[in-house]
Amino acid sequence: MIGRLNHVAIAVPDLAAAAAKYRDLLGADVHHPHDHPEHGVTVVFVQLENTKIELLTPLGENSPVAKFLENNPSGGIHHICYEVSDIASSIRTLVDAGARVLGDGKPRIGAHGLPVVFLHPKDFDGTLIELEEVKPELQPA
Ligand SMILES: CC[C@@H](C(=O)O)C(=O)SCCNC(=O)CCNC(=O)[C@H](O)C(C)(C)COP(=O)(O)OP(=O)(O)OC[C@H]1O[C@@H](n2cnc3c(N)ncnc32)[C@H](O)[C@@H]1OP(=O)(O)O
Ligand SMILES: [Co+2]
Repeated sequence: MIGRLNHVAIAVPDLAAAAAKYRDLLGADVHHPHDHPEHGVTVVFVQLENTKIELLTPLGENSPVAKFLENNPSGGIHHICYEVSDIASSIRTLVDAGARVLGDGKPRIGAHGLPVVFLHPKDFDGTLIELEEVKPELQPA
């Protein structure tokens, strides 16, 4: 079912400071911040050769990342995003197997303008998983 690793997300208490470390200390290609109020986060993507790092900080009230940072004040790995080619089929398989698809169980539009869902970390060995639908014809070679 799963394809490429799309991104590893890291929750951070200070987005500008985290972005500066990736840019100035690690020499990475760091994108501009983008607000995603529908997800309760502000995001900076760090482009690596083979994948991306998504630096996340809370935006607005009831952000899932705010709760994570309350429990992990220094920040830390928040989720891992895998690509799937047919998210509806992936959801059916997971729900039939008893896995919890978070929210209302339906895909929402994620940071790349593509459908995403999240799977409960307690069903995946303590790791919050995001699935993003990427059609094979859109994948870079
Ligand atoms: C920018 C858009 C998008 C993209 O396209 O890339 C994004 O990435 S948005 C990212 C933010 N969105 C989300 O995280 C949505 C999905 N998350 C949730 O629905 C919730 O955060 C959650 C995972 C259901 C947790 O919420 P809640 O149950 O209210 O939190 P608790 O603090 O009570 O945690 C319960 C339990 O789960 C453990 N936990 C919580 N978060 C994580 C995590 N990120 N990774 C691993 N484990 C996590 C937490 O420690 C608790 O465990 P126990 O203490 O053992 O009970
Ligand atoms: Co993400």
